[in-house]
Amino acid sequence: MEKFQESMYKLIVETSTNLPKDVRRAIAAAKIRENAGTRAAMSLDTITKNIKMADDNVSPICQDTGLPTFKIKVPVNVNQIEMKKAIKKAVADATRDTKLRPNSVDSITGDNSGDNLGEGTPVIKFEQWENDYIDVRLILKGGGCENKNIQYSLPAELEGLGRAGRDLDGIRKCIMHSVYQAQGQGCSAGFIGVGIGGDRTSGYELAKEMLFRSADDVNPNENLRKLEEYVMENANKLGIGTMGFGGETTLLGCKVGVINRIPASFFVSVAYNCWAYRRLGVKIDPVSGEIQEWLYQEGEDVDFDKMKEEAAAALEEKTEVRQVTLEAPITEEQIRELRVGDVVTINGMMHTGRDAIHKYLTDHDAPVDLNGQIIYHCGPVMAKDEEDNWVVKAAGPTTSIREEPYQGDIMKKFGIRAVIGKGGMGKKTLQALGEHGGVYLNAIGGAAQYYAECMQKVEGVDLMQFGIPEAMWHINVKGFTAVVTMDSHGNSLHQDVESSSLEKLAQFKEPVFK
Ligand SMILES: O=C(O)C[C@H](O)C(=O)O
Ligand code: SF4
Repeated sequence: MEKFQESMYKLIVETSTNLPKDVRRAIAAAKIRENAGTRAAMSLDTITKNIKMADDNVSPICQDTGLPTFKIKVPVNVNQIEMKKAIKKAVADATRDTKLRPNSVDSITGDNSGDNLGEGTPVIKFEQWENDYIDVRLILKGGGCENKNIQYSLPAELEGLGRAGRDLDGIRKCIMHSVYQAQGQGCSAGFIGVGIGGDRTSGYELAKEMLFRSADDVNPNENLRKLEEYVMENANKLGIGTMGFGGETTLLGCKVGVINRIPASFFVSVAYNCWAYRRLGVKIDPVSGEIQEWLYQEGEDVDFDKMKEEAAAALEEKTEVRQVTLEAPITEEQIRELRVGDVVTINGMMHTGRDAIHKYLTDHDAPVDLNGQIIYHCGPVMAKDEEDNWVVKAAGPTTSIREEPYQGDIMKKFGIRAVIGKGGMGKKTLQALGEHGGVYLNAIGGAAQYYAECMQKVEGVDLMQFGIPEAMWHINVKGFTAVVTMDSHGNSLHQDVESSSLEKLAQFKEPVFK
């Protein structure tokens, strides 16, 4: 097993930087369904460009490389303790080499371990089997989509759908609801794994297990096959679309599994995964530890470059969006001119700030003058170059709604004019944008390479005690593009999509599976 650690390192790098073929095909199919020139089509264009860049740069597709989770099947005589040690070493090495973001945080103190190792991280699960090779699967599932997992206990009363009973039709309603409640916040279009039955733990385990199925397999269980097909056809009628911008594709895959339950419990557990569906697998030789075969790589590859040219040509024909360029410091007048739907290009300075910073700023001064400035909800992957300067390796937006309790107050307190993030924010922020003269810009979640390329220089960093993802980075950008989805006139695209999708959800109230 001399080569096992090296094999695990390769698996981690490949999983973080190279999206598997089955996932690429699902994204390509979604792209074909969207009409050129729409926000959904433009977002998918950025997504596919980003996938290609990550591959070329051997850098993370998304800056949130998640909670690395390994599922391993081993022949009986293999030493699992040694394997665990090798995996942990490979994880630390991949973190040092910026293929993984340091993501392991002490839950009480907030301290980042810096190498992705810590109590409970990474997750490594073994199972014995009677085959003569080792099967290792890895998933890097980020926090934004993990937060959109949901577990139902049947019978239940569901928004838009009414009663969901303890039967196949009740399960159908739960799955439809799970897609609705995620909106664009888990970086839709997404994939869902569903676990029917079990207890609260084994139900979620099964849901996550389903995410290891190939995106284009067919369920051998007839009832579940029908259910999967039904969900794929109908969830896309909810109109949530890529990043919740509205559009034809909301769901890229649905895989359902079932296990027994005890009489009193009936759980339906749903694991939501963003489009940046980073999961791979390898077959390993149990003597040398070398990779024998890569999994999820069968079938045709997708030429995103060719698709991009076609999309660009179609876009030239119909550019109806208003384009505005902004550079901080921004005035209130400039903000009041912006409307939902405008595409904003940013040059100059922006400052990152996510959970720790927002909490900190409520009762501390800002380390730099934020008047007229732009805050970017982002936890980047950073590296030092040979001259000891920081460089941005991956820097897509994080889910903004987590800052909802703080955002409006902080904008007013410091005079911040624009915040960039993803998934939108709520009523409190919308009201503050109106009162203060502020705007919310939605960037494309997961497009970490695409945005990192706009980041020309890291001018400085403050509050490093919160760790790399949570620190406040001061970055000079060029050509950073995002869409106005909440403006200072009370308009919110997120609110609109949420209410229209709820209306559409109600169309699925009547029983389908009797
Ligand atoms: O932590 C991040 O950078 C992003 C997170 O995965 C999210 O989707 O909000
Ligand atoms: S930012 Fe989006 S794409 Fe990245 S891990 Fe979070 S949910 Fe996934």
